[in-house]
Amino acid sequence: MRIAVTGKSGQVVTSLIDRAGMGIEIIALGRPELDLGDPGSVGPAIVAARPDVVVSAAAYTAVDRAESEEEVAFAINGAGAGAVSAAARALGVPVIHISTDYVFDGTKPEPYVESDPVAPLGAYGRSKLAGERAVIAAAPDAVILRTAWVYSPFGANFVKTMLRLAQTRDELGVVADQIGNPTSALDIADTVLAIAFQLYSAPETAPRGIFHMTGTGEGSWADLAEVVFAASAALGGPSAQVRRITTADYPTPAARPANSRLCCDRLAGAYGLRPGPWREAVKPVVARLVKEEAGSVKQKAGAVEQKAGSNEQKAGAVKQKETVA
Ligand SMILES: NC(=O)C1=CN([C@@H]2O[C@H](COP(=O)(O)OP(=O)(O)OC[C@H]3O[C@@H](n4cnc5c(N)ncnc54)[C@H](O)[C@@H]3O)[C@@H](O)[C@H]2O)C=CC1
Repeated sequence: MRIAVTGKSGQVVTSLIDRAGMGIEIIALGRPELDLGDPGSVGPAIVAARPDVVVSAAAYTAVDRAESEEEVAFAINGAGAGAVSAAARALGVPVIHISTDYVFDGTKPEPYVESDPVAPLGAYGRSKLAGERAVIAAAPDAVILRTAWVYSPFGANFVKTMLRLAQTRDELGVVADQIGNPTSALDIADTVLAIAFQLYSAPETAPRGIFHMTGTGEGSWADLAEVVFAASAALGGPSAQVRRITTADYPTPAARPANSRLCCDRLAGAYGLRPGPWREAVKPVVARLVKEEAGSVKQKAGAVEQKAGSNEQKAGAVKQKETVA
């Protein structure tokens, strides 16, 4: 099975490459040959990839910057996503599109279900909602997966930021009044691969439409930070004390939903897929990041030693020169 995925370096695309097993080829398409901001580039790049399934994972994901670049966000997340689905439809292959909890305003007291009314709070959410609509308009049989609070060993994400900050700080203020479902991009990749296989092998019966897909269990950003630091400390990695703060203490250009929780029962019922508890899923990601950091510190130390060695060599050469002179 050949899966063309948009984006070359994002968390989800890298996780797909990481998780794809035997018999699955991931063709990662991104700039310059596929630029979502230039819809004319999308079709030819997807056709050239000769996919069996298309995964639309690339997006403009800078939530705060989108407030001042709404047009760019809309071009990429709205029209760009629509162009990806149109290309898949023209080829007659299924498309799986990734969307977000930020299509909701967070005022519902319970987890959101797929049919709840959407009301994004910010430009990023509005652009992703435009994307959902463009995807369905171009390919009514698309699968849309709304996910949330994505972290992974790759790219930029909250878990990596926490570990980086803990290298130099003993205490960190982290927002405790937004609740959501932290989701490993590795779990997203496993889910996408399982759905792609069903769409490919049983297109007549594979369920379509919008599905929520997150890690199981809920927590705040502060809870996530604490779980990260506990996992890291157990491995001798960086950790810090978490000071619980409120959204009001940490103003950002874009408003975020206070309740980001998504109910994932529809996906479990339709595809039999439900990722494990997020508190467990965090651990292997932290382990990978701590190991990588230790490796890169060692490498740096090795490089310094080598440099010192080469300085000594130089000194030796100078000495030799002096002696000869
Ligand atoms: N990161 C998160 O917390 C969440 C992400 N999502 C959605 O999940 C999907 C995957 O997100 P991540 O992997 O975390 O994103 P990411 O920010 O790690 O990667 C985004 C990818 O899109 C590519 N991209 C951006 N603009 C492009 C353009 N004009 N043309 C082609 N490629 C372009 C980037 O090069 C990168 O490869 C996105 O659709 C995002 O909206 C949904 C909920 C939460």
